[in-house]
Amino acid sequence: MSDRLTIAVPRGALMREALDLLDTLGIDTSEVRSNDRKLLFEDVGIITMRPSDVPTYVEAGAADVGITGKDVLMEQPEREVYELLDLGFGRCLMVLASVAGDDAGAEALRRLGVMRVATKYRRIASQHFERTGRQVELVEVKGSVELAPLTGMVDAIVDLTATGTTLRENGLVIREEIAVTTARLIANPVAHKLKAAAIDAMVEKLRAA
Ligand SMILES: Nc1ncnc2c1ncn2[C@@H]1O[C@H](COP(=O)(O)OP(=O)(O)OP(=O)(O)O)[C@@H](O)[C@H]1O
Ligand SMILES: O=P(O)(O)OC[C@H]1O[C@H](OP(=O)(O)OP(=O)(O)O)[C@H](O)[C@@H]1O
Repeated sequence: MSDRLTIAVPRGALMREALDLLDTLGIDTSEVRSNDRKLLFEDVGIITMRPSDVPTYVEAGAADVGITGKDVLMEQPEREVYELLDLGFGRCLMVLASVAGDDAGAEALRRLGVMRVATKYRRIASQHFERTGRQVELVEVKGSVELAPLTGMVDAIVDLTATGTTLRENGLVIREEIAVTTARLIANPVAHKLKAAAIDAMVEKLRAA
């Protein structure tokens, strides 16, 4: 079996830094950088996709290794992939946030009683409320989660924040910090055995980088 690795690279917020890291391994990422629409780059062993699809391709063995956010891995705990390395970039906080100045609402978040919370991260949110012994009714939205409490649809949101700009621009404040998330290197368990030398070498080089 060839020891050449196929690497799943996330498009979007994590892409540039993921490609910068692959450059340090001597992989030529220039074609990937210059092409927004093409998804498979066979010559350099790179496939690109949404970050939430990376564990799916890696679990299936369509990619040997992949890069995605810790938030994605927390949200998909059933995926059979190995988490090999914290890559350090793409640092975000997963938070519970609600409307600034709403002190009665903030107090309600701490008390018993069912709270309505909008999120893209159903697993992470329900675990957080379970761990802290509170009841929650989750409203699943696909994006721009910050809108939901502004319309009165929910009491709070569980979402990622990086610079804090989106929360601030929408008059929301952090009430609780749930987790710190960064980009991770993951591997297919079978590839991890059959291509051990190549994957170990990659991990060593990335650690050094
Ligand atoms: N400022 C940021 N906001 C949100 N996510 C970020 C940020 N910086 C890094 N990330 C990471 O990037 C990932 C999301 O990237 P992006 O927002 O580009 O994708 P997306 O369109 O939400 O994709 P998907 O639909 O797969 O979740 C998150 O999982 C997180 O790990
Ligand atoms: O703290 P900031 O630097 O402002 O970043 C946080 C924002 O970025 C993410 O949204 P994204 O751009 O991925 O869009 P989405 O809301 O559609 O998920 C996240 O969901 C926040 O909305």
